[in-house]
Amino acid sequence: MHQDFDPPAWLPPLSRAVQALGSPASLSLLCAAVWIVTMALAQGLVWLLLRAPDADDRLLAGLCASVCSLAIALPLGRMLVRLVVHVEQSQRMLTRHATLDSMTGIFNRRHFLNLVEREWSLARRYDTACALVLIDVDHFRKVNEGFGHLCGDLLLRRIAEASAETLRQADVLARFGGEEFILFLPHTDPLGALDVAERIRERVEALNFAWNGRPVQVSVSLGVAALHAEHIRLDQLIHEADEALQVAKTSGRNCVRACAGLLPGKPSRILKS
Ligand SMILES: Nc1nc2c(ncn2[C@@H]2O[C@H](COP(=O)(O)OP(=O)(O)OP(=O)(O)O)[C@@H](O)[C@H]2O)c(=O)[nH]1
Repeated sequence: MHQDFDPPAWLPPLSRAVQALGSPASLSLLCAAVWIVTMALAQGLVWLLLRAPDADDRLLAGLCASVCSLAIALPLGRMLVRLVVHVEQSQRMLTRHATLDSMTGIFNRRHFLNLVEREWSLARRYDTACALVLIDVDHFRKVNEGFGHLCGDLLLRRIAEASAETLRQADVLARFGGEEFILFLPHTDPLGALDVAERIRERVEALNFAWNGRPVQVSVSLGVAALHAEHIRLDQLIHEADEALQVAKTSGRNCVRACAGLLPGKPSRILKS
């Protein structure tokens, strides 16, 4: 099961500071500053030691200062570049953890809700169609018990891939928890959403999934709901999709069901029985 992850509060400001320091302009400035300070120190030392240095002494001091400044500035610059690379990698990794489900590689529940809350408010404000699909693997417990959890995990990945393949760029697919996936379809009317759900069902059914050479029976049940005038919160839409999903489960599984009232005149559309 994935876990949501919060990056530590200090990382973003540190990352910004290191990135600013690590830019080519800042690095050049830093090296120039180190060079000037080392040069001044070396010249000062020569004046102090020799009282009245001649031109050769000053030239020698300048050379020493240049060598010293290079010896300091180069490792410093290299260290800084390494720090920048390290912080950038950590930042990328944390972003991955915060937004993706580690097992399937699709969005996690929290990121889904963050993304979709915005889409949902826009759809409500501008009165555009949008729909939501809940996808639940059938008899998944039996897969785990019969073939083991590694098989179950791989199957979840395959189902996520198969579902994602059918989608448009703007659609948002996520692992909602356990063996359940959630799909938000912006600018999609109820009929369109039912078609997408049916395509996913067909793809999963045709997966031909096998474990150690043994075929594993795979199917999903899907519940579909769409935005309507009475919706105030996103969880109402999710609740309606969940009700439709329960109908799909009790109708024998491996089927798509629409929530009541999705298609006027049809309490529940059955795509496959
Ligand atoms: N391998 C694996 N199994 C998981 C994961 N998350 C949840 N499960 C299992 O999924 C199973 C869900 O079982 P149930 O809720 O009974 O559902 P089901 O067996 O699919 O039955 P129906 O949904 O009614 O068709 C449980 O055995 C969980 O342990 C996971 O990340 N990996």
